[in-house]
Amino acid sequence: MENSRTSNPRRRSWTPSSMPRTLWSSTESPTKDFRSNDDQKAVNVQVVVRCRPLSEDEVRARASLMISCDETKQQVIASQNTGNKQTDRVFVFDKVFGPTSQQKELYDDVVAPVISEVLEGYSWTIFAYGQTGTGKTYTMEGEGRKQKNAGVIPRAVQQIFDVLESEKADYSMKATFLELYNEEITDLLASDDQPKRPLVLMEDGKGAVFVRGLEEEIVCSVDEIYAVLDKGSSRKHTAETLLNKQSNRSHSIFTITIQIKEPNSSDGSELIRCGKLNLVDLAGSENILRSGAREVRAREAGEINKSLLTLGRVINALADSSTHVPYRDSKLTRLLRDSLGGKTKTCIIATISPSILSQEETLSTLDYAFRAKCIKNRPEVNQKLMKSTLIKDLYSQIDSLKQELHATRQRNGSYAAEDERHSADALRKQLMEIQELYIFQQQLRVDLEDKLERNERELTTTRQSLFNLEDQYQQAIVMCKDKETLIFNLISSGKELTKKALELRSDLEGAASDVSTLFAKIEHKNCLEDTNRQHIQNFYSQLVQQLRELDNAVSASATSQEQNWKAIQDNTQSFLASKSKAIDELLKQTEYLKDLCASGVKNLDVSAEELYQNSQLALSRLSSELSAHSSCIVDLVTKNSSDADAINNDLKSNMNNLRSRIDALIKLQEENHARDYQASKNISSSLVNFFKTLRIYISKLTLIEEDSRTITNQKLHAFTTKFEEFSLAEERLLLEQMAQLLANSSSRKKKMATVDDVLESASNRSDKLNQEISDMQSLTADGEEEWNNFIAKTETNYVEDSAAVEAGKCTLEEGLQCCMRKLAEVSQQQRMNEESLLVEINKNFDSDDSHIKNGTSVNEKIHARFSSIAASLLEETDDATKKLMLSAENPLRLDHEASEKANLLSSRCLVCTKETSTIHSEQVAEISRTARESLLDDYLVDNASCVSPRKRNLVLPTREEIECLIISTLGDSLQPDNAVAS
Ligand SMILES: Nc1ncnc2c1ncn2[C@@H]1O[C@H](COP(=O)(O)OP(=O)(O)OP(=O)(O)O)[C@@H](O)[C@H]1O
Repeated sequence: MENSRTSNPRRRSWTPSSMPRTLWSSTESPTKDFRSNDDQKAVNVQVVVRCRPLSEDEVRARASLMISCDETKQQVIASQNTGNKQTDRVFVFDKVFGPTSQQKELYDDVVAPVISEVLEGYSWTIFAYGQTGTGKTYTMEGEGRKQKNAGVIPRAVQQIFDVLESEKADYSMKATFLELYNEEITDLLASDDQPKRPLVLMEDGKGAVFVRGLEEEIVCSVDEIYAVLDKGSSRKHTAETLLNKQSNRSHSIFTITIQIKEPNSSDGSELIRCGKLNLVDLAGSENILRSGAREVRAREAGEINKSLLTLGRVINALADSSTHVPYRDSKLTRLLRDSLGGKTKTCIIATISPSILSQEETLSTLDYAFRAKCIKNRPEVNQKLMKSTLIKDLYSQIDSLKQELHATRQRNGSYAAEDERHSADALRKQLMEIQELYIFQQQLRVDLEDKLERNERELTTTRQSLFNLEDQYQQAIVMCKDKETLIFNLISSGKELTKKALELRSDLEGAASDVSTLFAKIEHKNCLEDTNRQHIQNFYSQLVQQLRELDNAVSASATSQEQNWKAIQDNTQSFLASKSKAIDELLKQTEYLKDLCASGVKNLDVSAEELYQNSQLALSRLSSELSAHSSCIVDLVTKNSSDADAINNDLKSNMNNLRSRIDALIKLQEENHARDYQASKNISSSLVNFFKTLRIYISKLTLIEEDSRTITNQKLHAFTTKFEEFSLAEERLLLEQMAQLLANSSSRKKKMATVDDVLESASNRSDKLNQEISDMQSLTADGEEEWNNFIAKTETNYVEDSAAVEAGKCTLEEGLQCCMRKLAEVSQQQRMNEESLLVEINKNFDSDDSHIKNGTSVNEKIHARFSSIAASLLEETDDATKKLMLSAENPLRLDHEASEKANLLSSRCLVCTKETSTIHSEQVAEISRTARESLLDDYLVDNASCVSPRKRNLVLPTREEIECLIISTLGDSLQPDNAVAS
């Protein structure tokens, strides 16, 4: 078979432009409508059940049976175990095929009659429905073509060709094969050189669904159709699951369209009869857990279950005669729309497993199949076409194709590359199709709006007339009820009368029989007295008279009764006639209204569907826009959050930096403080030492002073005593030694030198003391200098620390300002983003305002949060800086105070020392001076008082001599060092 589209003249793409719509339309054809009244009758969907034998796996698992099939009663009995109870559910179908049934049986019983109807011009759909692995494909396709296991499709194809050939019919046949996989329609017969793309499902505005671009393969023989089947089947999506080794993962529809030329009609026109057969092999519903489907398989199973669920809902809605049938919820139900409640006849083959393992699925299948029995289709014989019309259609199509080709060639130049031309052709075609579709949609919309308006108007008037009719109907009902009571009363009185008359008659009859018995007795005896005879005759005549009267009364009452009856009958008949007339009228009006309503509802349905489609489109557009907006918002929010994160991170890192700097600063401060503390401690200890030394010196000096005073006192006392003794002795010796004194003046001069030595040693001691004091002064000066150095160092440290703190503060402030700047930038950016987003969103979708407001409020909240964090950070940093400053200032202040105190102390010490030393030296000098002077004065006084009486004989010693004497007498006792040593 040739694959190329151009090289195969028999193949044709089924697009709206090329589709012979007249083939399916009931209004467009110029030919007469061949529908008979019978055709318009509703027929139920035919439902047959086929139960397969237990599979090898089920046998291996020793699964028990839960299904038994009664083929004669067409029943399927499903046994259910609920708790310990076994309940049987019985389902009755059009046909039932048990596990032992053969392919041929099913075909002959179910499909063969269908094929006959297809060849008569009907459209039929046969579809297999059931759980996965229950034999749908086995039933539809079978195993092998010409063997006993061949399924419905090959047998049907064979039968069609057999019939056509046996009838020597003039026919043409086309086949399409499509697959619905994951809600996408693909052409299983598409040429290999064409890209595999999903096809679009469309409606032609009259409710008919068609697949745009689905290729029709023209077939002329059984082998060709088998080749087409093989090609399509090999492309179907199948996979192995736990429940089926070759499980269909898609729904497939194989369609055969047959056009048969009818024998020439009386007017000589050639008519074409058209039959159509859709053979549907549905993918099986499956329990994902049981089939073990994973990933792709699970998604497939999900899609399969979804579309089958919609099919189930459509079946339910149709079975319940619901006004809304959810055909549009899946492509499968849209494709099968005409077969479920439409004009196509339908046969459902429900396949089940007998095993208890599939109990739930089997019961569900049986329930659906049972409900599907209630679906009613209104099949119509497809319109017959005039051959001339068909040929005209084809010619016009060829012409338009030629024109297209010519136009394309002219536009592209005949030398354009073949590929380019092809793609340009395809593009142009698509464009034209889209344009056509657009115009068609526009037209449809306008039409629909018109229709809707008209329908609304009609509906209002219909409603009004319906109300009137309802009123009339109510009145008629009331009248009917009145008349019914009247009739009932009449009938009951008539019945009463008849009853009484009958009783009377029976009494009379009894009496007559008595009389006749009497007569018989009289005659029989024949010997009764003559007197009595007369009497009896009288009695008899009386009786006869009475009887006659009674008869008359009865006949009168019967006549009156008859008259009554007649009157009643007349009344009833006239009433019934009027009533039936009124009812007829009502029925007619109701029928008319019903039709009106049905057409109105249909139109409304169509409009609603269109509106639904439009709204779906709008909804999808809106939802896509919404999703775009929401993704945009999500992006923004993500961006914002990432910005916020970045800022957070920045802040955190800045904080960390600040913290580490503060830590370093604190460490530095601590070190400085430790250092200062150590220095202060050192200085304090040296000061303490210094003061200790001072105190020792002072105590030493005090001791020296006391000692020297005591010694001086003792010596003075000793001197006084000695001097008195000496004076007395000298008074005695003075005279004797006067001469010797004079003679020894030179030696006394020497003794005067010793006094000088004493003075010299005293001055030496005082020098030493001065030296000590100067040492102490220098020590104090050193201490002062050291203290000043310490203060200077501390001040430098303080300045350095302040500078470091200042630098830290500056860095902190810089970091914070940087953060603030970043924050401001981010918020600015954010605000810009928000504004741009706001503009965009306002432009596109007003309802997103709330989202944006939310976003803005969130951003503002974030911004406010950031600002508060920044403010608190600033505050914290300020606090920390202040604390640092305070903690830095405190030790310095303390140090300063300590140094001031130390200074004060040292200065006081110095003053004290100076004072002490001055006092000491002055005291010493004073003591020595006083001692010397008093000694001298005493001496001089004594000398004067002693000497005066003998002044002429004595040579008085000079002042210098006396001083020398004193010093020599006092000796070394005036030496401070000696005093200390002692
Ligand atoms: N009536 C039957 N008699 C004998 N074997 C059968 C019968 N029905 C089904 N089988 C066997 O059961 C197995 C599964 O059948 P089939 O592939 O037709 O199931 P299915 O319903 O099409 O499954 P899926 O929905 O997964 O495609 C096949 O091996 C087939 O040969």
